[in-house]
Amino acid sequence: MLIALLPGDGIGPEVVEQAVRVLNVVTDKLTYETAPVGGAAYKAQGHPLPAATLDLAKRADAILFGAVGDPDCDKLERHLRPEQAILGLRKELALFANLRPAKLFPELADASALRPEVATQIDMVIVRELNGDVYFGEKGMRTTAAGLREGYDIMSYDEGEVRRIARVGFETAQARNGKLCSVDKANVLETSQLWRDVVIEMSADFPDVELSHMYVDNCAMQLVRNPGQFDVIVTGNLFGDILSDQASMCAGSIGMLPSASLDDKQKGLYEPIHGSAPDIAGHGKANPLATILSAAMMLRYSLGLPDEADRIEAAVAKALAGGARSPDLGGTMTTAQMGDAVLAVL
Ligand SMILES: NC(=O)C1=CN([C@@H]2O[C@H](COP(=O)(O)OP(=O)(O)OC[C@H]3O[C@@H](n4cnc5c(N)ncnc54)[C@H](O)[C@@H]3O)[C@@H](O)[C@H]2O)C=CC1
Ligand SMILES: CC(C)CC(=O)C(=O)O
Ligand SMILES: [Mg+2]
Repeated sequence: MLIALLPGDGIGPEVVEQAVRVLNVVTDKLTYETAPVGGAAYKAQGHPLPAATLDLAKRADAILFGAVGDPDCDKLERHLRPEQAILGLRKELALFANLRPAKLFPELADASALRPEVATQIDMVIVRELNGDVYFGEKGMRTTAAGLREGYDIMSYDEGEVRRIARVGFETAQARNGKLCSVDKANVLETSQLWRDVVIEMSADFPDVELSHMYVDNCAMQLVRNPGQFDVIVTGNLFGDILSDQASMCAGSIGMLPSASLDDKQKGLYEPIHGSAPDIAGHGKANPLATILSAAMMLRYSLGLPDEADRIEAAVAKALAGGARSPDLGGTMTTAQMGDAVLAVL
């Protein structure tokens, strides 16, 4: 099976390298092709998502992605910025369902931003819509009648887009504890009012799922106050982006949260939820566990290798139990040493 390796920028290549080491221990069924993406691709080839990179992503059975983002590129025109590459991949491959599991490994209760007795309750999946919302709506700069510069990004969802992500939310809840919380801002936004109406309509098809609704501002607060109340959250692109970064810190570190971005079949792009972390890039300080856990999700969701996925997740837990700690977890181990710790268990 062919894996497209898209390491990207900053810490992306550092963490992807460790994930590949781990994959190679648990299976010999994978072959890899690497392609540039993001700022690295812009610098080498003049575009953040070159045609050959997109072609590889389309041809591959699954994609393992690091991160994109490069301060050198911040002033480029929007379509040339590194972040356009990940948005482009998500759209071109119709990866509309982003699963972001947030689970505290019990050994990390001390690393959580929450009190240990609260932190240990965290075990949820955030199902984030990934093809719509403000990231993909009409956007631009214009001048107001008063001569002021005005930026705008249109937020919109049609009911088909809501329905297909809500279905993933309901089915994810069915496969877990049967509890789904839909997060929106229906008290203010038309988009959210439609979102809520459609989710309620769909709930008739899922009588075994206990559905609740929450405004996103309250959800941000509840994630810190009482995260144990959540099992599956389904939400839009922007809210899911923000809430998952917050959930990661409740679960110990942003360096711990993996993700799967899926289409309606088996195709998937797998990446840590974090970015390219330019502040620590090149210093061996990045925690590779989010990417290693993303590789495990890839084995499970796209490649039909669930036992190998289990082995990786168990090895991460055991490495943590054995004291493996990168700086974000309060330790001193380097990126490669964290990879070594997982390999040693395997
Ligand atoms: N999917 C992607 O490729 C994403 C790309 N980005 C891009 O990444 C660049 C940096 O963005 P930021 O807002 O700084 O977010 P970030 O997630 O890269 O970093 C935020 C903070 O978390 C730390 N951090 C992140 N990952 C870590 C890891 N594995 N181990 C230890 N510490 C870690 C960083 O050092 C930084 O202090 C920007 O260009 C942004 O657009 C941001 C999020 C997602
Ligand atoms: C870099 C952005 C396009 C998205 C982001 O922050 C994310 O997907 O987590
Ligand atoms: Mg994000």
